[in-house]
Amino acid sequence: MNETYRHKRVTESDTTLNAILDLIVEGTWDWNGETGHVTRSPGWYRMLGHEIGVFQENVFTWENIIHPDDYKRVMAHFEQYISGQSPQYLIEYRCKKSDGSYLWIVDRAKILAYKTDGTVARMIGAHHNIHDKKLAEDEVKKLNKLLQQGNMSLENLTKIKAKKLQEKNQELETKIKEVDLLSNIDPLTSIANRRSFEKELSKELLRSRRYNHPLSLAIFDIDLFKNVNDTYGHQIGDVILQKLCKLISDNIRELDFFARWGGEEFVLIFPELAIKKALIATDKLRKIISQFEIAPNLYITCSFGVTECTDNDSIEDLFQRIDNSLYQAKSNGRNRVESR
Ligand SMILES: Nc1nc2c(ncn2[C@@H]2O[C@H](COP(=O)(O)OP(=O)(O)OP(=O)(O)O)[C@@H](O)[C@H]2O)c(=O)[nH]1
Repeated sequence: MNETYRHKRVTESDTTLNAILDLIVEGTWDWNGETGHVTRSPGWYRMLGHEIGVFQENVFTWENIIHPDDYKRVMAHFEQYISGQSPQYLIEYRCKKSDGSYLWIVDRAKILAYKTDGTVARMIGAHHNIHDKKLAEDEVKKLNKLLQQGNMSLENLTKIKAKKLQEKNQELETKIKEVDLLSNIDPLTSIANRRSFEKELSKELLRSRRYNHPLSLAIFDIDLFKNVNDTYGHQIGDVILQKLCKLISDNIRELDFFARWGGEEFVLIFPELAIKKALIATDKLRKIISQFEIAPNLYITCSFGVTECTDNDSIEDLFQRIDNSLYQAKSNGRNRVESR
């Protein structure tokens, strides 16, 4: 071991040791287990803000300055060390300063000699000021806690927001479906509108061509509806349109597609029907309408134009043919079905 000093006389050693103890900031203590005397270095007094040598030189001085909340823990550790249960004496606690505040210190000590009965004869220790480090640690702990809480609440917030967003998305989806539905439905009669009919016709045309299945199309128009409006009023006219739509809807097949073309004109798609059967279907409808008492003592008739789609037909071709047929039905006396 390197030796810093090699004093020849004890007095020289004492001088060196005392000078060092006087210079170092932290305090040392030296407990004589035989007499109960405790020697404390000037640094010990300075560290706690006291005048040097102001206290009695016994263990009670030390016990009196330990923070009440730390006292039990310190005593237990001290007992464990001097009884041999703990291999070292090393503990952090608070000591009271001259101004009444407490200073965090770390206390390290070593037994230097035992009495013949095995109890401690001499023990030397040092109190080291760790106040700033301890405060910084506490601050970090506090910050970590806040950070954790912050993270947790951020996580919760994110969950709540995600749930709300999901709900909003669902609402939006429902609204989109509603709007989509409304945009395909005629508001007065609640049957499909022209837009929806055009989509359906394109789809059915493709299907009939792909599978080489027949497809027919019809248009019909209320005969002399102007007279009805003029006689009974527009509101009754509206009710008649609604009742007519219900009557038609109740008397066509599920596969058939029924829509309002506009005004008092309606269109029908008959998938799987060639012209012959389409004529039978439309004539059946014509009869049903003419026999139906649509308002008290009021009967109406309709004229129909029918055509069967061919492979080369454009939508315009089809409409030209059914329009012509309808015109024909009107000019041939109304309440008729004509075809081309
Ligand atoms: N109440 C009501 N009437 C409508 C509606 N749409 C169209 N009309 C009426 O339907 C009538 C159509 O008259 P016209 O085009 O002269 O035909 P029409 O009187 O039915 O005679 P023909 O078609 O030649 O048999 C007009 O009076 C329109 O006001 C509607 O939504 N409600």
